[in-house]
Amino acid sequence: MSRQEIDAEQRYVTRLYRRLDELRKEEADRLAQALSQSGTGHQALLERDVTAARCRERITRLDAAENGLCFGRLDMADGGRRYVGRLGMLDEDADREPLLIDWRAPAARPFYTATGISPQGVRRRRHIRTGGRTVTGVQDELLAPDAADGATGELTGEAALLAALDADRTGRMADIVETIQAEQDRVVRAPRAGVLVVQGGPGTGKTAVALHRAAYLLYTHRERLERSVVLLVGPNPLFLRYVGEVLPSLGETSVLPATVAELYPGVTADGAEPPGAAEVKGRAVMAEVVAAAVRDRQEVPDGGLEVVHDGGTVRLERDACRWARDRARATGLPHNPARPLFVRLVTDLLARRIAEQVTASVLDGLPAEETGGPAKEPVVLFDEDDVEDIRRELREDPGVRAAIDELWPPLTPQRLLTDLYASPGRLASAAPGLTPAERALLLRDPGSPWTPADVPLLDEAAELLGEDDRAARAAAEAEHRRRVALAQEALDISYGSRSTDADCEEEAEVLSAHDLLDARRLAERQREADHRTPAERAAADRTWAFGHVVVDEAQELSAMDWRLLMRRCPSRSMTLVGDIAQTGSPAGASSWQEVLEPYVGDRWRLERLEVNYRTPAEIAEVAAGVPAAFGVPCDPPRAVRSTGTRPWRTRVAPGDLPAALAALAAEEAAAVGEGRLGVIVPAGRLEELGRAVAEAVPGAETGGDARLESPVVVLDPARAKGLEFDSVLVVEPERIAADTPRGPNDLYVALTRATRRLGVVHTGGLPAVLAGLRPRRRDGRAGGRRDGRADTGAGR
Ligand SMILES: Nc1ncnc2c1ncn2[C@@H]1O[C@H](COP(=O)(O)OP(=O)(O)OP(=O)(O)O)[C@@H](O)[C@H]1O
Repeated sequence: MSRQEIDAEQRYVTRLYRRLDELRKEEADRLAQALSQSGTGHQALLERDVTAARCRERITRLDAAENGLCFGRLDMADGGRRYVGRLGMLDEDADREPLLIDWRAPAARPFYTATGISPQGVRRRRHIRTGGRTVTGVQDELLAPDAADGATGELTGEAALLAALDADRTGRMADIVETIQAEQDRVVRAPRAGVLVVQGGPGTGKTAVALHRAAYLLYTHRERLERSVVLLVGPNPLFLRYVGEVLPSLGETSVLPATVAELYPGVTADGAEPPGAAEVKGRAVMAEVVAAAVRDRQEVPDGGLEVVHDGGTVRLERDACRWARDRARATGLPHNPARPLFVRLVTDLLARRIAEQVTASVLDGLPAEETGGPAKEPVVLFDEDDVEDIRRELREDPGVRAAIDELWPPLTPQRLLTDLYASPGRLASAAPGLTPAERALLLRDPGSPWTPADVPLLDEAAELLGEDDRAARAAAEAEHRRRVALAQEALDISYGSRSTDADCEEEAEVLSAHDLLDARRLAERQREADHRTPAERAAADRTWAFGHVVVDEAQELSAMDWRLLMRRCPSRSMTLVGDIAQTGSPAGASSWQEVLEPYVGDRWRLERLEVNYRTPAEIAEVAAGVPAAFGVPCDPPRAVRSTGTRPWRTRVAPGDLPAALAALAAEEAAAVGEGRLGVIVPAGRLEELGRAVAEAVPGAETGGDARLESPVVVLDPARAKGLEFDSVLVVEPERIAADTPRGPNDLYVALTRATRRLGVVHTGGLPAVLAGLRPRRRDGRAGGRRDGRADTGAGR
């Protein structure tokens, strides 16, 4: 590209940055002005907060656009020209003509989808590379069908794409806004409504697409989604950290990233449990188990209810207790809100029973002619007021309250599950469909930490138990009355200190608070504003209805996880991305239809991604054999590039594994230079092998708390899900495949994490599909380029 072309682009890009700076300054001024507003009323404070929040959001978006502000240009066949970048900007000096088009705007779409065969009015597509604010290069594609050097292949902006794929990994996922491919763009811009499933093999860009779709939806439906928030669900905190910078780098903050385990506010579910227990807890039948556990707490004792009150014993027989329970259940209310009715009915029955007993005993002591008879009215010793007095006494009697609580106790979800897990009897009653061995997996001591698989059960219980919020409402009302009283006091003081000097007309003219406000309004104005962002409020609210839910690695979720997520998204506006062939969790999905059927029937759309951008052909070919060898249905994606570096294997003596692995890790870390190395080991050997590697490679880290920016990270397959590294060492593949019922999928995941180089280290046997790997040469080389960089253009 000629120097003049680059200079011309530099002039334009400089102008864009000038405009960006102006917009930033305008927004900063607007923010300063909003914050300096002197109004003190509730309304004024609210308006100030809203304006300030909007300004901050816009400043965040402007700041996020700093890197790679403009990355493309479309020259249209009609002579028009469009610059495409991270946000839209208008030219204030030229009739608000677009200076830069946001990548998400419809006018930018041909940048991603125009081809030689379908040029969409585009003559030339130009990729503009920048470093900071400096243009460092441009690449053109001509889109006329007959153009030599034209864009007739399936890739858009091929050179820019391959450069991005071949770059060193940093431990954090980057956005792909400059090189989104046509098949991905179709998913990114799909309509918001309904459930969209994106199925694609490893490395097809599902995560990238899901995140860019969230950014697209926030841009297109900003008003609605910024208020209601987009929920982004990932399989574990490590993964969420890995992808955590993508949306902020696109200027989007109204997103709540969370694992399902984090979606029950107030509970930290970081306990561990055997995979078998998690699998049982994830089954759909657990919804019935929780419901049965709640019903079991609404008891009708065989012998009825017996209470001691005021020195005497009162009994309610079984039928009376059942009648009260059935009446309370018939309200259709959840357990806790229905409880007051049950308590009232039982108290009432008890009060009447006492009245009857007292009457009977009094009558027993009277002569027969005074106790009524066929010709006389029955003797009535208690009128309704007397019965009400007894009811009140019963309510105030702690012994009676405790006895009624036994029959229908106030319950929190935590209490319900703790009691259930602690009692073989309760479990047998609530879960007759589970085998004794499965029930035994659920048994545990009270006080044990909550696990991720408990969270959907707690959520289920919360729905069925509900909250008796009378106390909370009463407290809120009392607080309001307290504020009004305080406000009244303030107004009285203001009134008391008013000017009483009849001669001082000027002062008498001045209006004081007491002239303008009554106490109720003043109290209202002083109410504390909620300064949390919508995402923060959503995080703290179990009943929040998200505007859109994106689920990554969706195949990992259990049936119970899905019930929780569907509750969080009543609109069913969802994007679910995953790969059935990568399901690792024993409770995870085997078919999308099975997962979605209970919620949307067959009203969901499927998109497939078929190009593998991550793993080069040499690695993809080896990995693709794994699902097939283990009978897992799979349609492996086509690798987009080839590096010429073939994966290798090496066998070491069992006792030498830690030391040998440490040495290999050190060599691989050196081979990838500034890139990253992932070492994926069987879960049971994580600590031991992680320690060995850390001793040999400075900065190496292990497990779920590892910093992904570290040069070397040692992980088990479950934690490696969704991540990628320049080079990967897979250790003991046979054991990984055998470790869990879905071990073969775990092995498939492990083998597909590398962008450049793959080595397999084993002590014993090797799955047959890996037996054909080239042995590692003594000099550490396995053929091909040492660094594993792509031979651009090959392998397609
Ligand atoms: N259009 C693109 N331009 C540049 N890089 C891309 C593009 N599409 C995908 N990639 C890169 O390919 C790699 C794989 O993408 P991603 O992690 O989204 O795949 P995935 O389908 O979620 O994989 P897996 O299922 O294995 O976790 C990432 O580094 C991503 O940035």
